[in-house]
Amino acid sequence: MVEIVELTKHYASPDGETVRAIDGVTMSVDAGEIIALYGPSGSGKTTLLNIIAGLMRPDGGRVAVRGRDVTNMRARDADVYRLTEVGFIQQTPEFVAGSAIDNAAFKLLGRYRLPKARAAVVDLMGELGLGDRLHHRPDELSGGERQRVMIARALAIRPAVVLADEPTGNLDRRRSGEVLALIRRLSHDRGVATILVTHDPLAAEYADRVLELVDGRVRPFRTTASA
Ligand SMILES: Nc1ncnc2c1ncn2[C@@H]1O[C@H](COP(=O)(O)OP(=O)(O)OP(=O)(O)O)[C@@H](O)[C@H]1O
Repeated sequence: MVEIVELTKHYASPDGETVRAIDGVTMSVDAGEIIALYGPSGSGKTTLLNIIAGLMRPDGGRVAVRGRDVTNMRARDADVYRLTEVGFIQQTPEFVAGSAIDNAAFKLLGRYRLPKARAAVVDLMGELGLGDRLHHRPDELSGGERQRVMIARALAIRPAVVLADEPTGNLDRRRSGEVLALIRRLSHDRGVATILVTHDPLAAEYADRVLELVDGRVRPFRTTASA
């Protein structure tokens, strides 16, 4: 589903040095697979997600999603790609004015009018345990519920890929486990390739594979406990 081949992205730092943020990353994520990607601060995780999202062009290599290279698109095609193929789950949800269901349906407004977009997310919100929260405003929801609204928004478009950036960063351990379990189940059920960038040790328990980004390269994650 997602094929990343020999990807590189270098930055020029203010002191004239070259920062090899991404330095030859090759990896793939299958449909229905969930990958946890660890890496210290500054290891290039955000850069990698931005390139997969078509928000930034790499210096070399390619990323194919459903067989199509997404690193070289025109701006308009990149916008459509993000609207139709990429689900985003961030640490801090970003809401638009309206209720939980309006927010879950938001990306579907590119395809449907509001009533149809709302109708299309009702079952999904039920699966996410939000069936009795459809008409609450986001500020009337708990942190875990807010994050589940963002999961609904990400998955409602039936994306090829979900990019989750610290989705449990603001949640306690129990809520984190609930959110990770939901991302896992829905990604599997819907055949979505999910990349979960995180510092949360709990994420490894819910991932099919655990990788780490070190010095701009991806390798299997080795815990200190097993070293
Ligand atoms: N626009 C830029 N210009 C120069 N250097 C940059 C730029 N953006 C990022 N970098 C550098 O590239 C490296 C990777 O940054 P990136 O934001 O991808 O890391 P990260 O793993 O997401 O970090 P964090 O976990 O702290 O968010 C860092 O050394 C950063 O300082």
